[in-house]
Amino acid sequence: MTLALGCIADDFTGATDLANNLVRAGMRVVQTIGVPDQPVAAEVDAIVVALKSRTIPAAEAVEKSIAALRWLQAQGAQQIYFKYCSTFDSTPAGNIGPVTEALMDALGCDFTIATPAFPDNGRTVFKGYLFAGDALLNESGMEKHPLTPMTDPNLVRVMQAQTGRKVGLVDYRAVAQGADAVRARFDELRSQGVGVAIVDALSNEDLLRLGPALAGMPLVTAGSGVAIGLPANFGVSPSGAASALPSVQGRRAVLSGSCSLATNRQVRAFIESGRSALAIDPLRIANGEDVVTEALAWAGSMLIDGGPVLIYSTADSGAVQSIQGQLGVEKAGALVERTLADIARGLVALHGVRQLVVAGGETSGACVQALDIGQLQIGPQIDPGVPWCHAPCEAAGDEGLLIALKSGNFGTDDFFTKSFAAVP
Ligand SMILES: Nc1ncnc2c1ncn2[C@@H]1O[C@H](COP(=O)(O)OP(=O)(O)OP(=O)(O)O)[C@@H](O)[C@H]1O
Ligand SMILES: O=C(O)[C@@H](O)C(=O)CO
Repeated sequence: MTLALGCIADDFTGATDLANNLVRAGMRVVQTIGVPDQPVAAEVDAIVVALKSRTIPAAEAVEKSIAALRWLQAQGAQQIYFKYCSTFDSTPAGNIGPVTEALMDALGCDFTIATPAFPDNGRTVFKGYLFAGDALLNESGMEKHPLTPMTDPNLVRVMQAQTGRKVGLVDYRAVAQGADAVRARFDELRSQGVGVAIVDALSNEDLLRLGPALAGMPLVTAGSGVAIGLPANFGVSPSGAASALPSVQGRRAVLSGSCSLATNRQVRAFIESGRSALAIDPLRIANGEDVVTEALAWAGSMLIDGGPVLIYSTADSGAVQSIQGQLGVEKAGALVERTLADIARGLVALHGVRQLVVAGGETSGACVQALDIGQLQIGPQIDPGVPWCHAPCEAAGDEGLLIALKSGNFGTDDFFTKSFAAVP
């Protein structure tokens, strides 16, 4: 197998987001859950190793990322892509800086880029400043993120606080002039001792112009946007065939543990459409009540018509803060994740669910692990950043499972119904 791209993603939904952009640009892609202990059997152009390393201690994130790198190198990867969030989720302790630096050291590489730009989802970088939609990052709500509050929109400063390498900027003027101008700017920055260049990008056209300048660079670090410009470097062009998935028939369900604004709107829209939905109360879980058995009994009766049904812990920020105040942030998160993960397993193993949407990065991680899914084949996009995937899954029997992992802030308001209309 000739593996063009070996990718390391710092969370599970972010990994499918990256894989989705590569598939749309024509690559055949497999996403693995963690570092596999054997080679991927399928003939693919890219492998995305999904880690849960965004908010763990930096030393652990480095260790896991290096393990992923070594495995990808053993598969023959020609270029390494470190994928992080399009809102650059990190703290001065990491993990974007420390992981980037460790990968550079391990690859013997003295220069790389960093850009979270993802214009399809409103993330743009201008003069090194990151915007989410019309707002600067630090005015977008991300400044209140419980784990990685982003209070500075200037990515040169943010990255410089996380790395010993000198950080510089390739600004929009160089990007607008095309790959030769970008390469010239890379050379200029290198001669000034810069090791990491933040790159501006305002549109997909910018990312497509940037792509050729990255050919041969051992390490690229970015959100998922930069991926649209890389497949052409390997002679790959867009084709519907890359996103073909096996068809799987069965019942349909949505599990939502994300409390983002977008997911709150999506839950409301699903309920308002008159479909069946069940709310999970974290305090009842904490009181030791058997919420999993109750939810599965409810789903058993509601799924008679095939679904989709929705089971959710999604709540607005006031309600979440109140729960967290009573249980503690970590305990509340862990209890809810475990409960939704056990429900995911029951829905598939007991109730014949074969088309499953999961909302939230941490929630997706817990559900995928409970379903003992080791790898995902990436299919067609539902909304930017969210594709349908096919997973071999023992609990689902021979045909496996169709699953979509939705990042908290992605998707239109009707995502939970429109996903099933878009099943491949
Ligand atoms: N009602 C609730 N009260 C307190 N915590 C909750 C509640 N519902 C969910 N949680 C927890 O909140 C966290 C949500 O994180 P998750 O990563 O799943 O969603 P997200 O942050 O919106 O998604 P993403 O990381 O993709 O942006 C999980 O740990 C989940 O268990
Ligand atoms: O880049 C993004 O915004 C997403 O893929 C993600 O990583 C959300 O957690």
